[in-house]
Amino acid sequence: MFSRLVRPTLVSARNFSTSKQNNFKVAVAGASGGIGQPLSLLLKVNPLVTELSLYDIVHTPGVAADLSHIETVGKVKGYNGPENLLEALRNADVIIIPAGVPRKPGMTRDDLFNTNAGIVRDLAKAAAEVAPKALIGIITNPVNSTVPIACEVLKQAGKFDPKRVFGVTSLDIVRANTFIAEGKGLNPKDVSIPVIGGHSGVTIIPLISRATPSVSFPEDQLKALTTRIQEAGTEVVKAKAGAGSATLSMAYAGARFANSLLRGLKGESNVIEPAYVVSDVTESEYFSTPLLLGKNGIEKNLGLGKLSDYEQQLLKAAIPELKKNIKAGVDFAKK
Ligand SMILES: NC(=O)c1ccc[n+]([C@@H]2O[C@H](COP(=O)([O-])OP(=O)(O)OC[C@H]3O[C@@H](n4cnc5c(N)ncnc54)[C@H](O)[C@@H]3O)[C@@H](O)[C@H]2O)c1
Ligand SMILES: O=C(O)C[C@H](O)C(=O)O
Repeated sequence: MFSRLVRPTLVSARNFSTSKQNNFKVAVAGASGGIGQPLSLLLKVNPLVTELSLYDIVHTPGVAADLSHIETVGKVKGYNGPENLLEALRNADVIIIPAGVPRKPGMTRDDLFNTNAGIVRDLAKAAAEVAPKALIGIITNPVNSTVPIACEVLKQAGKFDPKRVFGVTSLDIVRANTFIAEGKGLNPKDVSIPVIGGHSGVTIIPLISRATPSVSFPEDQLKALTTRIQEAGTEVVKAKAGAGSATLSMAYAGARFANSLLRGLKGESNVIEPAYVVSDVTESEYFSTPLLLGKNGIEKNLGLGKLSDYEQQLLKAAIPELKKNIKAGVDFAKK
């Protein structure tokens, strides 16, 4: 699975040293859940992960014991319950957060806010205390609001670095690549579609005009594909019929994202991954665009690029929704 994830490499300096770091502590918060378990499995088989710290409020001893038998270098430790949270996150290089409740049919991602906002706030507080340099990837929905919550909490603790906090939107790209490849009879591994904006409904903006390889569709098909990418999460929620939302494809996307962060930390060049971050490329204070990753997280925001007229319309529709979602997160954190 890592063939898509591993791209050309070149070493650059970290702390004025040319040595490459190949050993990283990765913590997963929410490790016993539907995403957490398969994500932890994929991280256990990533050779860059030498310490895998599994935190949850339930079942981590079992998940950790199980994963620890896999014949890869990463040492697995399980931490159960809030009294063990600080130890779980201590000095982590990367923290991935899939903790929180998923949707059931009929719910929007915003309906998860009341439960998940407090979970992300508490995890961000702990990260600020014991892993202030960690790169933090937030999967927990509603991502458009949970990322601003984490950023505000880190600001309050005096530990905020906008280059180190990410909302994980990789699944939107994974889906866009898959659906466009299916539509054109291509191998998905050869297809790359930028998806920008946020992670819910109209805030998800696929840039099919910038597909690699270049593709074109009649207007009705282009609109149908765009809607399918925007509503793909709901497609899974409906199919799971009350048993949750995307877990396996999200674990794949989360592992792809974490691997990109680690490759950047390691000093590889040209590591590009999109994520929802503090941004000044639009009127929205947070926005997902492709990012160049490096030893300190975001090295460069690669921005919007050129949009078609249709994509400009999608952007216009996304901004008010993003602003509303961001305000809800900021207000919650400031309460
Ligand atoms: N960003 C994305 O693209 C994306 C994709 C899919 C799902 N999600 C979101 O990811 C989240 C998790 O989904 P899931 O299917 O794994 O849910 P799940 O219910 O299967 O697992 C969630 C896990 O979080 C744990 N948890 C709850 N409170 C916690 C706390 N305070 N600290 C640590 N762990 C805690 C639970 O015990 C559980 O093990 C949901 O909010 C879902 O909407 C996001
Ligand atoms: O749709 C959901 O609620 C989960 C996730 O955000 C997804 O896109 O699959």
